[in-house]
Amino acid sequence: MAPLSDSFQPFEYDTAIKVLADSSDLKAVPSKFKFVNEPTGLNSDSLPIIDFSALTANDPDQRSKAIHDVGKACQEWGFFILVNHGIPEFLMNSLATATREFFNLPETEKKQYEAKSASDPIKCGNFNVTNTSNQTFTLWRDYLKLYVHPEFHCPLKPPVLKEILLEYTKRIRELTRKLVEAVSENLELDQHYVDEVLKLDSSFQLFATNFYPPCPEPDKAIGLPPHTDPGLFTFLIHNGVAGLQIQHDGKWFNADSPQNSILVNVADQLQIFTNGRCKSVMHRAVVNDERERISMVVANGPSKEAIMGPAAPLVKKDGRAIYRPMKYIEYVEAQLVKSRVNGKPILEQMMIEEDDQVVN
Ligand SMILES: O=C(O)CCC(=O)C(=O)O
Ligand SMILES: [Fe+2]
Repeated sequence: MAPLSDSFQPFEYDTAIKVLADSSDLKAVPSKFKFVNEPTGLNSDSLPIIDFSALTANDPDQRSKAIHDVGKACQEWGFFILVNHGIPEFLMNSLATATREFFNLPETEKKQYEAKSASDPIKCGNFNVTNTSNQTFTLWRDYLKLYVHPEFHCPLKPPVLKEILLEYTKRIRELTRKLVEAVSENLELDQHYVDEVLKLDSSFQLFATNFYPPCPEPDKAIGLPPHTDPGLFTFLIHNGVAGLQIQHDGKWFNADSPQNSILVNVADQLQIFTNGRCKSVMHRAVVNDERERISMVVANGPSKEAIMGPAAPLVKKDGRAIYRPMKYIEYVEAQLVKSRVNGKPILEQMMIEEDDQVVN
């Protein structure tokens, strides 16, 4: 790891890591990427599985069981495997092919989207991180991040990407709405109240795709260090190569997905809104030495303008708010430049200690 210099920049478009991994038979991780970690995860057969079709079922018993299951998964794991979600498999496969085509474009084509600041609606490149001792390293991945709703931004190439993303992200917004309704119903929150606060019609949605080339020493580099996501729910699919791990009871678990399922995790604003009931799960992406991996991620937030604090009826029930409110877009952009690993996460910085309560 290199020491932190005054010119430290989280965003970078250097020799894209893909070129580096493609161009030679790389035997060791170059020093710039060095991050020593233990990438092994545990397997669990008790990861929650949610059957989406039961949530929309006409049978009230089936529906209320599904609502209860969603609530439980969000509170116990902050994570579940979504099946029978209704998104056609060919759409998910087309998205995987189109993102692969994007990463295969010539470097000059991709470099035009090099990120300059967190608020750029299209960002592409590599990401540098610092640890608490101010040493820096680069993540073992190339990424493309797009703001896709309420305004839609997308690179021009490959031309099919736009149409596929428009359709896929619209369907993900529909699923998000149903899941938010399920969580609200489970916590006995009034849907009108929830709609008014979250303004999901203009929900701020981010698409990210991550390309992780095979890595010669998977314990000396990391795709994405442990973090939580901004938003309400994050939806993740990948190209069939595992690598996502979630933290549960202090241990790392492999979050492998059955064919055609979607991995869903609770994100920070759902934890804040539910006054800590739902858990924004800590997760990371580890790399492997055999196969390239591509993940396609949609982070679904409330509206950019939503002031996100704990829901008033829950605060009343609990006697206090655990989090300070903050405008959603400000939270997202603070999170996007967050380039310190092992530092205090933003979510934690937003916590109100019990002694800090304002007494009226
Ligand atoms: O690629 C993965 O498995 C994790 C991606 C992720 O956590 C993210 O993009 O926020
Ligand atoms: Fe994430």
